[in-house]
Amino acid sequence: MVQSQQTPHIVQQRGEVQVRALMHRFGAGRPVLDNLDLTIRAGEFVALLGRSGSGKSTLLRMLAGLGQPTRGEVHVPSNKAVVFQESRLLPWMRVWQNVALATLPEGKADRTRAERLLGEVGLSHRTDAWPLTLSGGEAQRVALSRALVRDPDFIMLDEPFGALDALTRLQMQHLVLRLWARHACSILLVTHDVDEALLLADRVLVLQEGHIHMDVCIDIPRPRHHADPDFEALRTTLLNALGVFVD
Ligand SMILES: Nc1ncnc2c1ncn2[C@@H]1O[C@H](COP(=O)(O)OP(=O)(O)OP(=O)(O)O)[C@@H](O)[C@H]1O
Repeated sequence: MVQSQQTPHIVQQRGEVQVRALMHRFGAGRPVLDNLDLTIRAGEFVALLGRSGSGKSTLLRMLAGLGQPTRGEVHVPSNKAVVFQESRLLPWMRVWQNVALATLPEGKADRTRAERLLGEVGLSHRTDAWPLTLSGGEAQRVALSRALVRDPDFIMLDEPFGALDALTRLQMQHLVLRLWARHACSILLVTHDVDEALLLADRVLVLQEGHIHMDVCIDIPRPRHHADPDFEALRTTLLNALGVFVD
């Protein structure tokens, strides 16, 4: 989908994300994003790190079509979905209805499909529940089902596990990897957690001063382990890039 002006020279593959010379400023202030280039290949899992206020959510909003860049080109698959830190479920609808609601643009709400997706995230027993009766982890699993229900080519995850306890977070990270392998979509994960980025992603980006300051390919085979020396070395590199100096 083209969200900006003329873009004659970019040929976009299905599932691919391309950002060229993106600039965005709020009001008259300094640009939050400045001359930012980014490509996410089809099926790639990319994690985006950056200090607080570096513009991660702003970039994600531009990719999600929730904001218009001041300047530049943003090309994202039209079939895309976002999962935020909070599940944003509609409390007056049952769990399956929240998921099925996302199928509506294609016609009637598809209960069978919603229930299949809920099964994939281990919530077959909660399909009739009300959102307010769910735990935080369950609510995020519903949000993941809802994101997947239209079989998106590209999913954006904005700190999706930030509000969860450490154990649930770990379970959710494994779940996301399983879903990614099964659905073969591109993923952009915004996170503050260097280890999470290293556990999950094919590539880790560091956003700084408005552009991609570091772009690291993580070629450690999965499943990955924190104690792996390559993992530790990359953690140090990324923490240093984020201004957290480690010996
Ligand atoms: N609607 C807005 N109006 C004005 N300034 C904004 C707006 N949204 C974000 N900003 C500013 O843009 C900068 C980047 O914000 P953004 O939320 O994208 O950062 P972030 O990297 O996601 O931060 P965090 O990790 O703390 O969530 C911040 O200085 C923020 O104050």
